[in-house]
Amino acid sequence: MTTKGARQTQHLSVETSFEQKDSGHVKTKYDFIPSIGTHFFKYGSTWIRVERTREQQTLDLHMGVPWETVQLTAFGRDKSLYFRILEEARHMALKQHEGKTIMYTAMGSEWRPFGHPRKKRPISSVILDTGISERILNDCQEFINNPSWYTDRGIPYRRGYLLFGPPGCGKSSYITALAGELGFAICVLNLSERGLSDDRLNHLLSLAPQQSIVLLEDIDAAFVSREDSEQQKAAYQGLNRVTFSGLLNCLDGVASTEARIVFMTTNYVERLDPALVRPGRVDMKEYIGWCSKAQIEKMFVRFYPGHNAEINAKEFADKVISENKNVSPAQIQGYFMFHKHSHANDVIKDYRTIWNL
Ligand SMILES: Nc1ncnc2c1ncn2[C@@H]1O[C@H](COP(=O)(O)OP(=O)(O)OP(=O)(O)O)[C@@H](O)[C@H]1O
Repeated sequence: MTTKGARQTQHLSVETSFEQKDSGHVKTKYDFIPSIGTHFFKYGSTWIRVERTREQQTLDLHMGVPWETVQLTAFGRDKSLYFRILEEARHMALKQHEGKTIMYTAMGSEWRPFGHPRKKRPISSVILDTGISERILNDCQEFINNPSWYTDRGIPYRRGYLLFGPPGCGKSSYITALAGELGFAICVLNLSERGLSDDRLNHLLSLAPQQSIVLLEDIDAAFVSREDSEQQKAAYQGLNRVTFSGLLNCLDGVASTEARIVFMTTNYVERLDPALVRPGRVDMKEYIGWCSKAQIEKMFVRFYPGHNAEINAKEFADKVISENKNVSPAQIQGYFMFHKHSHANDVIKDYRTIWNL
């Protein structure tokens, strides 16, 4: 079996199979990823030769690493052996990501994992106003669990969501937590990125990894608006940028047999063109706004659980709301972090300083 032109990320899975030594399934002399050259290991009762070679002339332009070939050779006619090795490797690789959320970012025309997979954020830790979290989660689950409803009716199997509202109210945090809850990865795409053309966007959207949420953040910031000056427009001339019509087409074109979920976020919903948010492109819109009394209470109880938590939370929330000033969950969180070791009574007493932090 040869994995030709396999890049670092792809043959990781083959390499992980060597580590099975410890589990007793695969007996191999390797404790680590085999170095360049020829090696042997025993898989069940079969000896396998591994040849790992590195191309001298070609580099993966995105990662800057040389392309490599890993060739496994064994005596006999049993080809299923190789499939078993790959399948085991796949399982092990997936296991490594259990309980974690993988973030992808666009590199060239491909999606690449960005940083290490993150520990899933519990969805209950993002406190939205009553019912919003459940509504979005139920809608996503309904969508994921009913592909035939779409195919039977000839409707593209995709769903678009728009979360809008002021900064620091939990849009990004909620989407990350939701991905964790659904067992999906997140593909983050910045539409304002220079060099992102309509073609590249189209390519990326249609090739997003299976079981992932595509996240287009600050969707309003991506386009030079009609009111912008000629000078500003000129500054962008000649640069590859996503056009508005290009984005509309890409969103329409994102059809796949896999559930395709696109989330968009904005602080300025009023700046969005109605064409972008029409049903089919955006199927569900939710306002994620300033803290309500119920949200403040829940956040308080989360941070200061224990005796009298609910009574204290109510008192605190009443005071904050009575000020009649907007407050975001990020501000409340910042205030609670400042009072990490304070007694609940002091947290309640000092509440006015929330707006000074
Ligand atoms: N509803 C919430 N519940 C719990 N924590 C929250 C909530 N909203 C915000 N936070 C906290 O505030 C910080 C910022 O939140 P987040 O980035 O999700 O806000 P956002 O609405 O996406 O902001 P922006 O519009 O600026 O991107 C995070 O650390 C998050 O934990």
